[in-house]
Amino acid sequence: MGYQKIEVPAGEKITVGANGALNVPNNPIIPFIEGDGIGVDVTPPMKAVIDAAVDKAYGGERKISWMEVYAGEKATTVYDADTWLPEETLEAFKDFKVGIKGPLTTPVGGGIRSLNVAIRQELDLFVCQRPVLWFEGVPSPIKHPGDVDMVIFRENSEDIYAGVEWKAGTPEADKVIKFLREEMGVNKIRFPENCGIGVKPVSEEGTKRLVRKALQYTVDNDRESLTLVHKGNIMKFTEGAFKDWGYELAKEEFGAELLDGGPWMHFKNPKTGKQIIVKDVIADAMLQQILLRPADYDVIATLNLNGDYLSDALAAEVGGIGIAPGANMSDDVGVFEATHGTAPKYAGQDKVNPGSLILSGEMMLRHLGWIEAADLVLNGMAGAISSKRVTYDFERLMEGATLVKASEFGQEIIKNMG
Ligand SMILES: NC(=O)C1=CN([C@@H]2O[C@H](COP(=O)(O)OP(=O)(O)OC[C@H]3O[C@@H](n4cnc5c(N)ncnc54)[C@H](OP(=O)(O)O)[C@@H]3O)[C@@H](O)[C@H]2O)C=CC1
Ligand SMILES: O=C(O)CCC(=O)C(=O)O
Ligand SMILES: [Mg+2]
Repeated sequence: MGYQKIEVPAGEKITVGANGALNVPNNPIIPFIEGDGIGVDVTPPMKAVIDAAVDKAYGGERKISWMEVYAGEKATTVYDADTWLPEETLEAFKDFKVGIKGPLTTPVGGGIRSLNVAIRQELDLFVCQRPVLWFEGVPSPIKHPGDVDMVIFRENSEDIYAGVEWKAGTPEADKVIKFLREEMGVNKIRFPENCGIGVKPVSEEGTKRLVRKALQYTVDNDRESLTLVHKGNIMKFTEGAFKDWGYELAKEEFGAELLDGGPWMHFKNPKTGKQIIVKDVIADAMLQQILLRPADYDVIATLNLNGDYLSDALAAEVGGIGIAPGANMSDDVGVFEATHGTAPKYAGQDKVNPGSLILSGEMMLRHLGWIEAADLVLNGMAGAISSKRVTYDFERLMEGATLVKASEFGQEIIKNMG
């Protein structure tokens, strides 16, 4: 296949048909990145649980062929010291269509830009889908965690994550500031000398393709509402435009009409006949709403930064980022990944919760159409939690719980698949 370091195992490629549907062979090759930090702790249990679920569901007829691809610190040892994200890793995800990754480190301030963001941008994985659902028995800081059942659709390619920014004191930053002051009439940069500057791109096309996916999900999954979360009162032409384009798309493509004179809208789900509400909430208010009135929110479509904040905040309501899964998707490629990062202080201790990556694997199985195996993973997770044999993050908050290692929690899930 012409890869330099990637070894392609026996198995077959997943392909995408003309209608956009996946053709999944019984023995698909799935690329995975182990990940930095706690990647070594969470990736092996994820593979073990997914393999066990597939085996149990299909009695050996189906099996994933895992293919390791490299990024982050491991890539610098497999390739060379300067290679953090090899081109062939991106090629493999493009070629094999469905993959999964552990977390990758991003230094704050100087150094390399986020490899996680780079993978999303290079592959144009414009949807970051993060479901947030409570499992019975999981410790939560809120009174009714069972009311939390939301799915975040985070725009994954634009906003400040596009990385259009310049460092204070550089000729580039000075040039942009000079342009803004002298040619654009901007007189509100408080300290123009030695000032870092960033630009936040938000486009109609980028917004609409995200909101389209979120609304289609709302329809397909019989959900009640879609909430556009934005900070449009302050950033009118980026966040405000996101809201306006979101409503516009609901009207143009889903036939939504104003509800009680607007701005909220509604339309009938063509599949169920039930009403779907399309509404909007300003981002800071939303962070309060998800704590006080989580039952009012269902599917959420939001910009990149808001989605990043909301993901971790919502995860905290249902047990933390140790069990918060996610998927990065384009129209044909999906790269599944945990919401959490590399948690360096726990790296290599077999201690952290592998649940986030395991549930990302569950999303991946569902994406493949391997529903029976995905359901077994959910059963296993629910059973492991109710047996109260859990990793440190749950154990420290659960009464009467027994502390287990990351690898042991994976085994508990397998035992409890039913
Ligand atoms: N997609 C990705 O790959 C992401 C990468 N990152 C990167 O990861 C690095 C570290 O970031 P940081 O801000 O510390 O965020 P992390 O998500 O890595 O960790 C923050 C805290 O979350 C808890 N936590 C994280 N993962 C788990 C888990 N699996 N089980 C239980 N608890 C968990 C721990 O809390 P406690 O201390 O309370 O035990 C941990 O200290 C940075 O370089 C960052 O850029 C960050 C987010 C996403
Ligand atoms: O890439 C990173 O370092 C952070 C990304 C992140 O926090 C996220 O995607 O939720
Ligand atoms: Mg984050």
